Amino acid sequence: MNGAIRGVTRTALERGWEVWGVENGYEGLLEDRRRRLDDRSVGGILHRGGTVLGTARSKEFVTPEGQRRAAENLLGAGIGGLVVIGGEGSLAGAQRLFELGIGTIGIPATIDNDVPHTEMAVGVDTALNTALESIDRIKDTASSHQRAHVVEVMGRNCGYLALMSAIAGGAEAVLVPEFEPDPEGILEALRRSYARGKPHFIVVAAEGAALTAAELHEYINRTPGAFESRLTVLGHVQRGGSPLAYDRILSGRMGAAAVEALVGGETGVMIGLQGRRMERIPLPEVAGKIRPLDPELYELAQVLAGLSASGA
Ligand SMILES: Nc1ncnc2c1ncn2[C@@H]1O[C@H](COP(=O)(O)OP(=O)(O)O)[C@@H](O)[C@H]1O
Ligand SMILES: O=P(O)(O)OC[C@H]1O[C@](O)(COP(=O)(O)O)[C@@H](O)[C@@H]1O
Ligand SMILES: [Mg+2]
Repeated sequence: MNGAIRGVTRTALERGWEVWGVENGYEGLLEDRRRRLDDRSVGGILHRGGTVLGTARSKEFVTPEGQRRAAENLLGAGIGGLVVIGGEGSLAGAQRLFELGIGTIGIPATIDNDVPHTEMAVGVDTALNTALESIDRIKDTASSHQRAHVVEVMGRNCGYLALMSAIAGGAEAVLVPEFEPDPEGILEALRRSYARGKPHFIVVAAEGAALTAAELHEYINRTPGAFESRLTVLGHVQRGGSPLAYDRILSGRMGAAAVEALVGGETGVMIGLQGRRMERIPLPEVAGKIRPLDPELYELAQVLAGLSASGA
């Protein structure tokens, strides 16, 4: 997100605008906590994870009264445009503020990559690579010990990180909240894997999968004559660390595109990456909306695991 803050700030300063950074997301709008950003205040932040402005999940902002107060604070301070960086919840808030007369632009940022109308959100690529690096490391020890490993990645409601890290990490199975789990099918694949002399069995499970990583891990350990299982929960390591090149470039481009939309007077939109272009998507099309997981990629993950009965 720091790349987006920097992109917005530098582009707006170049346009001769005054820039303020709101601290702690919508909490900061309610408390009117802002700091003036100049060219140097966004120096040295591009390679840093998280956000230098802070963030929060604000219950108060979700109420109409909270939204009204946030809008009044902005209008009272003479602020003419607002860039909101966040996921579907943040974008829903951005739409409410737009309805209250604030010229608002959204930038999609969430490791879940579940915002519609943008191929990628800020933070996804870095989080995915962090999960992948851990899965690769776990695979090394799994192969050496001839074990099963169940690895839980983030995604309370969304299986994107699990599915993509499973495909990229060559996992034998994947569990996501969007599709019904098939524990018997996984055990069948585990036995087949063991019988064929595979040295490991890796399962990637999203945090919000109906069959949890811990449950599957215990289930495997109760299965006689196959791999023994170990469980790893990756957790919030996936939401920090130095952003990779893709995220730095994406966030800078989106930050600049957000300011260009503001300059052109086109507000109430989110910047979305479509192909090579930054498009402007009306906020109602993305606010509080979720992009479903691609079932073809889910199928692909199973095929690439090479463990179907006919794939021997
Ligand atoms: N439907 C909504 N209307 C207005 N504000 C919302 C709504 N949903 C979430 N928000 C605000 O946006 C914040 C961020 O949303 P959240 O879903 O937690 O993260 P993200 O935007 O990254 O998905 C919430 O803490 C809340 O203050
Ligand atoms: O850190 P918290 O508030 O427990 O939230 C964890 C959840 O946030 C996510 O990282 C998504 O975060 P955002 O909604 O901020 O994009 C999910 O993958 C995860 O389930
Ligand atoms: Mg979200």
